[in-house]
Amino acid sequence: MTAVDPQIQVQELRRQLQSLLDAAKANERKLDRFDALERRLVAVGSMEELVNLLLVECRADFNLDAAELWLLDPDGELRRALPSLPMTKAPLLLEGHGPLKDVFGAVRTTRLVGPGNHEAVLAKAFGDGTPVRSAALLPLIRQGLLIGSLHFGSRDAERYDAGSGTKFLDRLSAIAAIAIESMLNRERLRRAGMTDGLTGVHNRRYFDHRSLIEFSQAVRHRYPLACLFLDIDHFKAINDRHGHPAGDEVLRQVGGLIQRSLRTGDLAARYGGEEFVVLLPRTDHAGAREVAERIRLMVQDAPFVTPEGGTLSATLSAGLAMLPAGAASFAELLNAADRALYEAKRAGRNRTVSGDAEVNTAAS
Ligand SMILES: Nc1nc2c(ncn2[C@@H]2O[C@H](COP(=O)(O)OP(=O)(O)OP(=O)(O)O)[C@@H](O)[C@H]2O)c(=O)[nH]1
Repeated sequence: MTAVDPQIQVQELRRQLQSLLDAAKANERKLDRFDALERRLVAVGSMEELVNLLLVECRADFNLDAAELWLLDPDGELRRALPSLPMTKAPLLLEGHGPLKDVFGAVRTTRLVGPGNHEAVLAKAFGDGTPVRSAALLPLIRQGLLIGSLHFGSRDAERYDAGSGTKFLDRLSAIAAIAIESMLNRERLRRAGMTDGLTGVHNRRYFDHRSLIEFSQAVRHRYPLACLFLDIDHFKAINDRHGHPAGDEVLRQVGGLIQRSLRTGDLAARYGGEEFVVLLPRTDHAGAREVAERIRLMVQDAPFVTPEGGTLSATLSAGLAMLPAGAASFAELLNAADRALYEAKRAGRNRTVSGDAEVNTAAS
């Protein structure tokens, strides 16, 4: 047996110590990064900020080649909400659990996949032909339910190997799930606060807020702003004859018809009981009258379905006004549209009357 040179032994020990120190430092840096990310996750103020943090910043900070966020959206709630949010990279919205089952199977814990270790899942998590060679797939679970998943991928086949610990990632997925859920709740509240519960169009509160912005923009940029007041005719009689639930149904369907007749940028709101208000920025008198008539005729021709399955018909009257040149306040426009509506009612209903009283599109 040959004796090992003590100097070589010391060198070897030094090398081992240095590599332990390096590993400890790398772990500390990793911990700091995760720590900073967690702090930011719990402090985000909006859905777009949260998505950006998980998909764009994480990707850069953790030197990833791909990052994906999947969110379950069976009712289409997110599908309706997200397009209005400015996002660099959007999450993938899932109608059902199928894709999550493909990725996680029956397991509800972090999955590390790579060569020789369920590699086929990579194509499911990142799409066919992905350059990702190894990945961490994090299930997002709230109250025992899978609400989505977060996928971090690397071209480096050894970045996420099956033997690595997943403690940091487990913690991150738990915090990300809480942040996502609370952001969805906040978004729901925000939308509920500006939407009329019965008709789904904006409520009066939101209209009062938005109309002032539209008014000042139209004045500043000198473009036309049209206002329509739309009021269902003899609505009291509809309630009396068919019942309040049938009246509600007519309101709901009229709200839907109005909403579908408008362009992006137009604003519709339920102003009061059976009265709707519409603001049409950058629309001249002829254009606004066309919109009012289109809505009026759609309502006139619609068979309104009652909760009992019967049908009834309804009409509405429209008052139209254009923002007067040099108007000092938005109230001037509202009042003019309101007066025009009054005229439309007085003249026999089911018609559009323009505030300048020159245009009177009486129904035939
Ligand atoms: N079903 C239902 N009815 C409502 C709602 N809000 C207000 N109403 C009813 O709408 C009716 C409005 O009646 P009026 O203001 O007399 O107007 P009208 O019968 O439509 O007559 P004109 O506007 O003059 O054509 C009232 O009977 C209210 O009770 C609602 O959310 N649902």
